[in-house]
Amino acid sequence: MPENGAQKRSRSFLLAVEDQDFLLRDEMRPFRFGMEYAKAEFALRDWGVRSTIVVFGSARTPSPERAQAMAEAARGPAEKRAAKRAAEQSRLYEDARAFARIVSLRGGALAASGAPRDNVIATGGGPGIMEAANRGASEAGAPSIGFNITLPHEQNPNAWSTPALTFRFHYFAMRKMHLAMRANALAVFPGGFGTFDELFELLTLVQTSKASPRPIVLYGRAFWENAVNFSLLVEQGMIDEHDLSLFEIVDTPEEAWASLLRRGLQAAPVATPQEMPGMLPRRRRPAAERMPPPVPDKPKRGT
Ligand SMILES: Nc1ncnc2c1ncn2[C@@H]1O[C@H](COP(=O)(O)O)[C@@H](O)[C@H]1O
Repeated sequence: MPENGAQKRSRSFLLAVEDQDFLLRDEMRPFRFGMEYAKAEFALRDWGVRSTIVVFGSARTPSPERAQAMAEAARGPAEKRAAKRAAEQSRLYEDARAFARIVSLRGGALAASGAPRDNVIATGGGPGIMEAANRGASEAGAPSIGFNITLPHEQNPNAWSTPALTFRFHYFAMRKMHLAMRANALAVFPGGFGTFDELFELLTLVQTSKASPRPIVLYGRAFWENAVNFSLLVEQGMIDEHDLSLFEIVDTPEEAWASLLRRGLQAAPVATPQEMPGMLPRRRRPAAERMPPPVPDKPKRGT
């Protein structure tokens, strides 16, 4: 039977995308960029994700299991010191996990079938604090998002984000846009360059009114008050006094949740278990299920 027009168009599109050299040409960058936007957008729509609460924080914060393993393996004084620090830092992992559980249970991620999901936990999909937050959401039976990034050193998304909502971006910029665009609120745990970059980008967007105001909590007073001298920025006229009210520093998961509500977060009513057909099994994904389908994310030429 001869092909109709639609079939011909579809076949020539398939030929184009099968041809890696064609897709990877520099001139095709805007289309690759756009496809990264669309891929995540469609999946989030299919899952009814209307809004998110984004958790940022260090990729290096160890889980309690990892800290325990380090303690057991520690021999010399240096290893013992590292194990002690890991045990202290793993408390932040546990706090991020507890916070994500609270958000998922009370925020609206467990919406009844067909209803939009609000305040769904979203992270960078990597290890450390990101893993803790995806894990907490999973333990609440809720979906959660991992906006992961492909990096030159091989790394996989963590095992706890919902597989269909785990994306591997090539473009940092597109990933950041997806992280920001549905965020009802932000919780920022202690971290390094990546965390600071994400926090200050969001603060800049809100400060300049390029993004609407939204509740932001910085988790861990001892860390944030030492890491950033916000008062100096005011004293030196680098920011206005009222810019300090763009965020609040908190010290417990419950305090973080209360701060978000006080600052205007709308939490959806809690569904009863019978109303939660969206509830997901609580389990760590086996390795074979962890990798999302490949996207054309490794252009050889340029970025
Ligand atoms: N390995 C990573 N996978 C995904 N996202 C990552 C990874 N490393 C950093 N990020 C992003 O940046 C912050 C954490 O950076 P730190 O320098 O460790 O603070 C995290 O929120 C991710 O979105």
